[in-house]
Amino acid sequence: MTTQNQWSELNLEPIIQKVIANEFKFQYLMPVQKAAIPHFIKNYDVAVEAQTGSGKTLTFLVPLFNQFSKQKYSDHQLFGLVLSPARELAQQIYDVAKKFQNVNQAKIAFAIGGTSNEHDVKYLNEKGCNILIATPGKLRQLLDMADLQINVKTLEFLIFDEADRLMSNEYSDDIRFILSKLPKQRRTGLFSATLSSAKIHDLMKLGLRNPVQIKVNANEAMPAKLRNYYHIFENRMDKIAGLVDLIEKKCQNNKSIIFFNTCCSVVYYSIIFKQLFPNCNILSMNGQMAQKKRQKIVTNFKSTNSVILFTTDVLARGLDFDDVPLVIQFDPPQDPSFFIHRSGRTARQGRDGEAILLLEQHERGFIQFLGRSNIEMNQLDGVLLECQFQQLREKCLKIVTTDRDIIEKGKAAFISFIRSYKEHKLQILFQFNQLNIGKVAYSFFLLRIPRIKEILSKKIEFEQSQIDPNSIPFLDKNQEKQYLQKRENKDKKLEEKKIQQLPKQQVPKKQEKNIKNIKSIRKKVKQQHEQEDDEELRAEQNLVKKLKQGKITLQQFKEEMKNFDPEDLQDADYDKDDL
Ligand SMILES: Nc1ncnc2c1ncn2[C@@H]1O[C@H](COP(=O)(O)OP(=O)(O)OP(=O)(O)O)[C@@H](O)[C@H]1O
Repeated sequence: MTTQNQWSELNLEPIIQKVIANEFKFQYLMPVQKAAIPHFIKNYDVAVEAQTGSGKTLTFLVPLFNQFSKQKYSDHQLFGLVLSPARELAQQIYDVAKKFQNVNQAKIAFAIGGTSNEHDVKYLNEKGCNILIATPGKLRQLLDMADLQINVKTLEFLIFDEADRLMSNEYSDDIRFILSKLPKQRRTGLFSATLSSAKIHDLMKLGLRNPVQIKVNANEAMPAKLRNYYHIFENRMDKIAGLVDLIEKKCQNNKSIIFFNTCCSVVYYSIIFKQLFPNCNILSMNGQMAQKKRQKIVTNFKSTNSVILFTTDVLARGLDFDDVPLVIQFDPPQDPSFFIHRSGRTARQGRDGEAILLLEQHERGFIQFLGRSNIEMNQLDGVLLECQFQQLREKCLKIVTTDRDIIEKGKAAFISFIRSYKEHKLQILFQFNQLNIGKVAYSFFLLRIPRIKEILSKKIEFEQSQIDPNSIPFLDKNQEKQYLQKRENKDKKLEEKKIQQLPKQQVPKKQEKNIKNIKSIRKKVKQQHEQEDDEELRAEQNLVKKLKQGKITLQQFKEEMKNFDPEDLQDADYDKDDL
């Protein structure tokens, strides 16, 4: 919603007014633009909090280019730097910034993960760069490259978009490194829809000096036309059945985004739901996909009218989807500030929008929690249980048992769900011991519950399926071959190890006769397989934790991950909001 104030009322350079009128065709200012631009063009540092979709991108780009238009910079002198936590957001900001490229023939570039540093440095050196939009991990790597010929000491404008996210532990090493390379004398701006959680001394850590703090619509956390609903289910089995019902009722012939907390859930449930709804256009996107594929999916989603996107928090912040009427949060967010950002992918630019949060009975305290942050939640009308779970399970077991790959993906999704739940940032409201593990396993349509440490001591009500998962091959022949090979190698190694550990007199002569002994070895080997799988998954999860806590860099994380399953990682990329 714009104000009655026109862009022409701001004291901007004529060239900037021209870009606003010709490239954007905007006449009126949005409230945040009216409130913040006059301060930012006057040399003040600013910390700006304004709702999702309220026009913050131009609020920082206009003062940046306004100042740039007054100075003469050579191609290899950096003037402005915009940091964004997510790659797709960086690219989107770049697309907006490019509209200002005629301002003093600005050299504008973006740098995000997923491309080689050598390629990026070569590109920047050849083309030059005055304005750079970058993700912190990538920028840190580039600044560390000896042959980068961009002078960053000339920087005057530094913007942190989604600043509260960039201030979190996960980015602290990268940000500290980047700040150490930049001049202290500069203008700095922080922008987010959820900045109030950041403490003043954190702002100072980012190098702001007495920033002007601007909060637009302080009493309304959400855009005016965004209606927030919730529905509470008895357990997670009902919840997955409820999602089927919601998709049937609200997502067909519509454009919607469904958020999950882990990329394994996105991968797995999108396979299941694509088969449950063969006539729906279901896309899935997560941060472990190769960058080109991610970009393709976002473009595809933007340009399609009737489509459902399964995703994680990697797409929760900043992306400007202008026509998404519905957002569903299937998993409540791991970090409560993401609730606002996820919901904010709908109801942008004054449009109507609906955001639905799905909870289990024991999680209902989250509604009061949101209420305390001025977020009005209404109960969703109609009981979402028309799709009965047992019927759904039968259908889904048929899907799952067509391919061992789906079974493995379901297992991984269950394990990552359990582990992410255990690390919920609001553990007081999302209590792990309240989770009914058996019902969680049913909601992932598992045949067996994997033995993982987190649930070993728990009493679990779950009836194993009669179908042995080991009897189901991978549909993909190469995958099956690789799997059998890997298993065989592991078996061989383990048996050798076990036999070596036996008392000498039992090997090798008695080995053939001592069938009982061999059987017990096999049993132990089998147990060891399970234990090894568990240990591998645990070690992976520990790495994720270390990365999230900023104890290791993304590069170190990738290197370490290669020890687990190198062939799975050839095309993989990681994003901190999506692990
Ligand atoms: N003055 C204006 N008049 C009309 N539309 C505008 C104006 N300024 C920005 N917009 C449009 O509003 C939409 C939302 O803007 P933007 O993406 O900058 O929001 P945001 O505040 O950064 O949201 P988020 O917090 O979700 O990142 C964009 O499509 C943008 O083109």
